[in-house]
Amino acid sequence: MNFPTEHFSAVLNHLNDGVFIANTKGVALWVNDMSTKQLGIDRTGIIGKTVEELESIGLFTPSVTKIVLKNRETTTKVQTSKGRQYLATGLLIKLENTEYVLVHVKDITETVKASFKLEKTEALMKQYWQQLQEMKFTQKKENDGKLIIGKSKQHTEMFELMNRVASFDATVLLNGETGVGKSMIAEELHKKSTRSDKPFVQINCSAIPETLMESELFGYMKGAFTGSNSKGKQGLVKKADGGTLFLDEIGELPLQLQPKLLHLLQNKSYIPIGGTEVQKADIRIVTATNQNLLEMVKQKRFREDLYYRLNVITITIPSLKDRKDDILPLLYHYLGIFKTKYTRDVSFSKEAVELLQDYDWPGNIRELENTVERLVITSLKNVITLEDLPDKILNESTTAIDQHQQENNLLQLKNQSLPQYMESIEKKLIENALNEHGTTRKAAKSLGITQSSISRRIKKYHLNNLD
Ligand SMILES: Nc1ncnc2c1ncn2[C@@H]1O[C@H](COP(=O)(O)OP(=O)(O)OP(=O)(O)O)[C@@H](O)[C@H]1O
Repeated sequence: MNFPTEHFSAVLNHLNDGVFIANTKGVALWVNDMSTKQLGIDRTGIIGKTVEELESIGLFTPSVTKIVLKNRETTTKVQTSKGRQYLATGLLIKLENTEYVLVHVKDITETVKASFKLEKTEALMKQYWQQLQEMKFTQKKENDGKLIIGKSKQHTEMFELMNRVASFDATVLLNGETGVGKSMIAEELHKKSTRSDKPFVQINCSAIPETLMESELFGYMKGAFTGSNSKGKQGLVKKADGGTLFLDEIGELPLQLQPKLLHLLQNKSYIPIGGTEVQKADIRIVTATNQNLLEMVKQKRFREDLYYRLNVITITIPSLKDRKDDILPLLYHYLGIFKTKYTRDVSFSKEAVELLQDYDWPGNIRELENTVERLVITSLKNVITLEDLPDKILNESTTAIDQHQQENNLLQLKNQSLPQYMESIEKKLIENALNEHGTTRKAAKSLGITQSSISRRIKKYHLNNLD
C-alpha cells in the first residue's frame, strides 16, 4: 500500500513549523502554509524571488539559505521577522542529482518570552530574598533594643565607612561631640566584625579614678597589694579576650598608663599588676574621644606614639546640627519608644516639631532623646505644643516662634472691633512704609496714597514724622 505522492505537500501544509525550499541560486521554489504565515505574505510574493530580494524587503534576517549555500553545511540561526523570533535550520539536500536548500523554521517567540519571564522571576526572587534578609536584620536590631537612626548624607557616609572597616581587625578611633553616638557605633563595629560572637567590653576612661584604672584594665594577681582581693582580679582586657575592648573618652587615660596601652597595642600582650608572666591578649581596640587628641599631643597631655597607634582608622561622627535631616526621624523614633514605655498617647504639634528641628542640639542625640522622654512624661495634653518645650529651645528658635507670635498678634487683633482692627493694620502698614522708605513722599507712593493723606494719618497715630 503506497501513500499518494501528491499528499506530501498537504501533509507539510499541516505542519506547525515553516518549510522553505530554494534552489542553489537561492530562488524560492516552494513554501508550506505555515511559512507564508510566518513571513506574513502569500505564496505569489515569495515563489520565484531570491532570498536576497526577500531579505531586502525585510521578510527575514539573516537568510539561512544564503549561509548554507555559501558554506555548504547545515546551519542554524535565530531569525527575526515581524517582531517574532524563529529558529531556522537550513540544509542542503540532493534529489535526483539536483541540489536544494531546505529550511525548517520554528517559532520560538513564546519560548524566549518564557525564558525571559523565568529570568525576571529569578531576579525578583533574589530581590525579595534580599529584602527579607534586611527585614530580618532590622528585626534583629530591634530585638537588641537599639536601632541606629539616620538618613542624612553625612550619617550615611559615616555609616558606610563604618561598615567597610568593621571586618578588618584594625584599631579604630571614633571622633565626635558628646552624645553623637560614638558608643553606639563602637558596638555596631563589634557586631559587624568577625569577633561578634565574642565579648564587647566597654570602659569610660573618665569615669574610673586614676589609681584604679590600671587594675580595672589589666587586673592583678593575688596579693598584689594590701587590700586587694585575695583571689586576684581579672582585668577588662582579659574579659574582652577574642572580642572588642572599647575605651571611651580615651583622652582621659592617665599619662602614666599610656605606655602600657601602647605595649598592648604593639605586642598584643601585657603583664597584670603583681604578675611576672606575660599574658596574651587577642582583642581589637576601639577608642572614642570628643577632644582634639592632636592638640593634646602638642600640649604633651597625650603620647604621640600612642596617638598614631590609635588613629589607624578614624571615623568622625557628625554633630546633629550638621545633619538636620536626621532630627525628624530621631524625634519620631524616640517618641514611639517613650510612648510605649510610659503608655502615653502623645504626638507633636507642627509648631513644636518645627522648633525642635530648628534647634542646634549641643548635647546631640543624647539631649534629643532626653528631651523627648521628658516631653512625653510632662506634656499635659495629648499634643506636645510650644508651651511644653524647654526654655533653652524656645529662646534659641528663630523662624517658628516668630510665626507663632505673629499668629498670636493676629489673635489679639481679632478681639478688637472691626474699625479698631482696620486702624491698627493701617497704622502698622504706614509705620513699615516709613521705616522702609525714609520719607513721607516715598512711603505714600509705595502705599498708593497722597502725601497729604499719609501726613494726616501720621498725626492721627502719633507716628514720628521723618521729614
Ligand atoms: N543614630 C542614632 N540613632 C538612635 N539613637 C542614637 C543614635 N546615636 C546615638 N543614639 C542614642 O543617643 C545616646 C547617646 O549615644 P552614645 O552614648 O553612643 O553617644 P557618645 O557619642 O558615645 O556620647 P559621649 O561622648 O558622651 O560618650 C544613646 O542613648 C544612644 O542610644
